[in-house]
Amino acid sequence: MDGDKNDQSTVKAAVIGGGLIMVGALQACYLAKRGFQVDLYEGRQDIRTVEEAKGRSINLALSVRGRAALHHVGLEEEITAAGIPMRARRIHNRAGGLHNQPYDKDGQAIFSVSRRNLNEKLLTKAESFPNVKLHFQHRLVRADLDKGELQFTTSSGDTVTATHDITFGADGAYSAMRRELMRGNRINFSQEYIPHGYMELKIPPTEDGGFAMLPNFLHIWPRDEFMMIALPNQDHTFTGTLFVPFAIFEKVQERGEDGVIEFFTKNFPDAIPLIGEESLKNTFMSTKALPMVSVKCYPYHRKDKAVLMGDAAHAMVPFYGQGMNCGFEDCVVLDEILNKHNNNFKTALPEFSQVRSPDAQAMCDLALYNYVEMRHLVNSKLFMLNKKIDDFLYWLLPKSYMPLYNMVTFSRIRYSIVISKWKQQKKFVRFCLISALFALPMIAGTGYWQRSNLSGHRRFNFHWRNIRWEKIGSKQR
Ligand SMILES: Cc1cc2nc3c(=O)[nH]c(=O)nc-3n(C[C@H](O)[C@H](O)[C@H](O)COP(=O)(O)OP(=O)(O)OC[C@H]3O[C@@H](n4cnc5c(N)ncnc54)[C@H](O)[C@@H]3O)c2cc1C
Ligand SMILES: Cc1cnn(-c2ccc(OCc3ccccc3)c(C(=O)O)c2)c1-c1ccc(Cl)c(F)c1
Repeated sequence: MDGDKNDQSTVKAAVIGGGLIMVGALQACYLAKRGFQVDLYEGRQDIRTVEEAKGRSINLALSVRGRAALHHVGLEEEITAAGIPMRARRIHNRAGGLHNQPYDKDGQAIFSVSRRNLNEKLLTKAESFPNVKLHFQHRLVRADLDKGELQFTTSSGDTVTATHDITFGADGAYSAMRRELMRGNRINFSQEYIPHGYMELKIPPTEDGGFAMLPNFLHIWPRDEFMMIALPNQDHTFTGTLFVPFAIFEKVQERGEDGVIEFFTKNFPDAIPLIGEESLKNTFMSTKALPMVSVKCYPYHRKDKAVLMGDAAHAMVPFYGQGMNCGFEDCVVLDEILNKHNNNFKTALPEFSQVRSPDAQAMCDLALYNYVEMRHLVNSKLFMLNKKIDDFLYWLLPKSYMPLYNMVTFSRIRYSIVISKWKQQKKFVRFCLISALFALPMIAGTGYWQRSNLSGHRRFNFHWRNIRWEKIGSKQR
């Protein structure tokens, strides 16, 4: 089907999934801007009408890639204004010490945004287009993609069928669209569950209603095989996310409330007063840790009839805070390709699969790499040393060295190029270190020889600059 520029208003597009998060809702906006007739089908209720959206993280880190996608539909300023900028990481060490490090020498920030607020704004934006229709509590159960026939079950248990020229599957990591796409097509698919689970813990405001910790930071508690992070919310709370192997979650829960306190006293002592002992025990004992899965598939499309986006195409573990940013960037990449192909899906969709999958898969791999890497930084000093080396090289060689995290988070360099640049940089750093190791003895030898001829001896002291820790027990966390 050639949706060429002239008759695009007759193109009927279906988007599956646009609730809990927003790749589908955002894609509906992109298609509406192209003039297509868009039907957005979401299995859940309209999040704008329900009190509390269950599951998934309450807030997320929005960075450059996601912001660029939102900018295209005029939502970047509104969303970032409602978010909280996190300009630095704040590392909490086991003894309660704290260490800050800015993310970017130019003060760029990642934004802690409310999942609900983001979703509400995107659904309202999509609804504002006259050529978009939202259908909630429509769960896709079957699809004949060659005919464009989609079958949904509704909240009343009825079956509804709809026919569309093209279907965009943004229905998440456990995608029904991907299942239907794989039926009778040669689609490569892999998924990997990691042994860790995650649990959210709320850090309430202080008694006077302020933030319990400094707000403009991404708070990180790196603890070898455990990790915890906390992102600020507009209501002066923080949403903490605890990452622990399921086996240990279960062991601690088996030990009951005392086991919870023992675990936190040993690993995250400063978090106990922040969360509150009672709330910590209640949440930990009443919450089931949730799984994290990495999903890859290829290709993402079926002829000119269907294409996957977001987690449906490439779910990743959340150790880089890029899943949503990557899904949002899918919308930008597909939009650019549709422009290039003048809305001709027959040629545009294969190019989207070909261009986007190496980048999305690179990000899936980086997120898994981070998951492993962060656990090997057995303590916070090592975590910070790693970052200080990165920052020093970035300061020394700004044109040729950019830390991996900055390339991922503060640039739109294709993820696959980020990996190749990172590998080149690592080789360069290794070369410099080895050269320095060889040169050092010669420099030292020469220096010693010179000094041995100097009147009097000045000791040449070389101090590793100790990582400065704020005084333990300082008021603000
Ligand atoms: C703990 C955690 C922390 C995270 N933190 C970050 C972060 O800081 N930054 C970041 O960028 N990303 C983060 N992510 C990743 C991010 O949540 C996902 O990448 C993002 O939600 C993917 O959006 P999506 O629209 O592709 O899929 P989803 O968010 O899964 O949305 C899919 C939608 O489709 C609907 N649906 C599913 N099946 C059907 C069906 N059969 N019919 C109709 N509708 C259906 C669902 O109800 C849902 O509304 C995090 C993830 C986790 C688990
Ligand atoms: C939600 C979100 C947004 N960004 N990041 C993030 C991720 C990784 C980072 O460094 C990894 C590294 C540090 C040191 C060496 C290698 C890698 C940093 C950083 O540099 O501050 C920030 C996260 C996040 C998500 C989950 C966990 Cl568990 C976590 F800790 C942070």
